[in-house]
Amino acid sequence: MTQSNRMLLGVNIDHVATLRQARGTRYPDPVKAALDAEEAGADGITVHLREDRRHIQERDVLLLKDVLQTRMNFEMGVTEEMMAFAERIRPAHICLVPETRQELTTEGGLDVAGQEARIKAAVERLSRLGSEVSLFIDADERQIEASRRVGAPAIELHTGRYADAQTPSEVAEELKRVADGVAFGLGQGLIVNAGHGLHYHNVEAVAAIKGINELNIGHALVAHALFVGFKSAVAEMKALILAASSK
Ligand SMILES: CC(=O)[C@@H](O)[C@H](O)COP(=O)(O)O
Ligand SMILES: NCC(=O)COP(=O)(O)O
Repeated sequence: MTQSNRMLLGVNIDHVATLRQARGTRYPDPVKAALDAEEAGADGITVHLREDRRHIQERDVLLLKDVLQTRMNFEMGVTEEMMAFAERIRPAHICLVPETRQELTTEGGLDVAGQEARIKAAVERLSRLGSEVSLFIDADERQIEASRRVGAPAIELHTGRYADAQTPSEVAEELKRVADGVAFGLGQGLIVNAGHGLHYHNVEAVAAIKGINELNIGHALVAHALFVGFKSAVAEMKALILAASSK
């Protein structure tokens, strides 16, 4: 996710695998979704190999490693098992995320400030692979400063609170929190990405924030793909992002 002039779209294919795992079938295949996403203009493919393997499996990551034309953004919890797996696949990008076994989805950002030594060691170890390591954090100055201190070149701001906001004033407040976080992160010299819970109706305001390098989007794309197909779903999202970010 190297800094670029136009905002990038990272397509998260986790929930293609969610549908497959619901029945234990061979379909739908997230690897096919990744290739379709690339054809439709995805700038990268994001996968989150969860400890409980609820969606993406090792098999998916290993195949993707061989077939992706763009680049993999590998989301992982900070565990020895995942560190060893990342060392095996050496993804271009690694995003460290918090993980709770029972959670419905990733509920908040990684507490970097509360465990700096542990995250610093993980960032150093993973950076030795040649991977660009980012930290999935809340748009909070304390966490952003800690991310810089532990040596991560990039952060991904969790937009879930913005996506979940109900009233116009809550939406505006959460959007401002993200925009302030982007500005603060850039001021710290970090590459700033964002994502979680973004969909066709809320993405434009985030894409209009100057300085975001990449948006990672998954669930809404997979849902829309049921009706229009994966390539169209990705192309529509990409068009929205490009239009909003180039105003
Ligand atoms: C870290 C993140 O935001 C994504 O990986 C997202 O978590 C994927 O979906 P689930 O959280 O539902 O696994
Ligand atoms: N890191 C966020 C991500 O990859 C996609 O999250 P979502 O769009 O599935 O909520």
